[in-house]
Amino acid sequence: MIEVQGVCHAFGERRVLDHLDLTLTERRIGVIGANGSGKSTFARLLNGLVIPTEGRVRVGGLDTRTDGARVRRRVGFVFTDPDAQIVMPTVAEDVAFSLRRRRLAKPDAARIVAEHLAAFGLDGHADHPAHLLSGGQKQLLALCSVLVTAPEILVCDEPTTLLDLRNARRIADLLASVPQQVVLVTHDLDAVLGSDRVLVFHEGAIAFDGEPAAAVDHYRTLAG
Ligand SMILES: Nc1ncnc2c1ncn2[C@@H]1O[C@H](COP(=O)(O)OP(=O)(O)OP(=O)(O)O)[C@@H](O)[C@H]1O
Repeated sequence: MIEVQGVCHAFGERRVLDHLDLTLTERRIGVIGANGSGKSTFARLLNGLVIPTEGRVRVGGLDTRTDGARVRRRVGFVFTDPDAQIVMPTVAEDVAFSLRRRRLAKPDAARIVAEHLAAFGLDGHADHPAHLLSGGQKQLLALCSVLVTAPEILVCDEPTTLLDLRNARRIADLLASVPQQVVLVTHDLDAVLGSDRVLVFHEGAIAFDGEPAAAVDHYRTLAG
């Protein structure tokens, strides 16, 4: 469960989130809204990458302000830009690096890495230099490297921006099927239609919170 209580956030003088009060228990949560409306800042609050200037965020009872490291172990975060999170030279090494905390025997780690690469269609690229992957393949790798850690919650900030139709569908299907609670920030309105709940951000506040189809209609009305 994610609890956002009395949250405001400002960068310097500029207030970008305004009095958010939310309890998120649903499995699939979509977040939509105009550029600059505060979606990414909101997403970053959920794993303590951003600490609110007012109010608090708790994940499974842990406060992001005081328990950031534990929160980040529970909340996997997928950035829009995969280069921000790919850290190892080859594709398989990058996925294996995410598993290091589990101190698995080498064959077990190799098996889990191979299974995950196959699920993401990256099995043919295991030994390729990660920086030579296409933008879309990098995005798949970034998501794969987060999911292999089996977080309890997955926060994805526009994870399909660089993907072609086939890979965007692959990711959408995957996000729909994973057992984790998923918070998906996206400009792809079709991608939120299967959500249990959709938040529409407008100028740092929640303009609508509810059913996906009604949320998309609301956003379209706001956009004019
Ligand atoms: N680190 C930062 N320092 C200063 N201002 C920031 C910072 N990060 C975001 N902002 C500002 O906060 C506001 C909200 O940005 P945010 O990235 O949360 O919006 P968004 O809804 O995710 O936008 P987009 O759809 O374009 O990704 C913007 O005006 C942005 O310029």
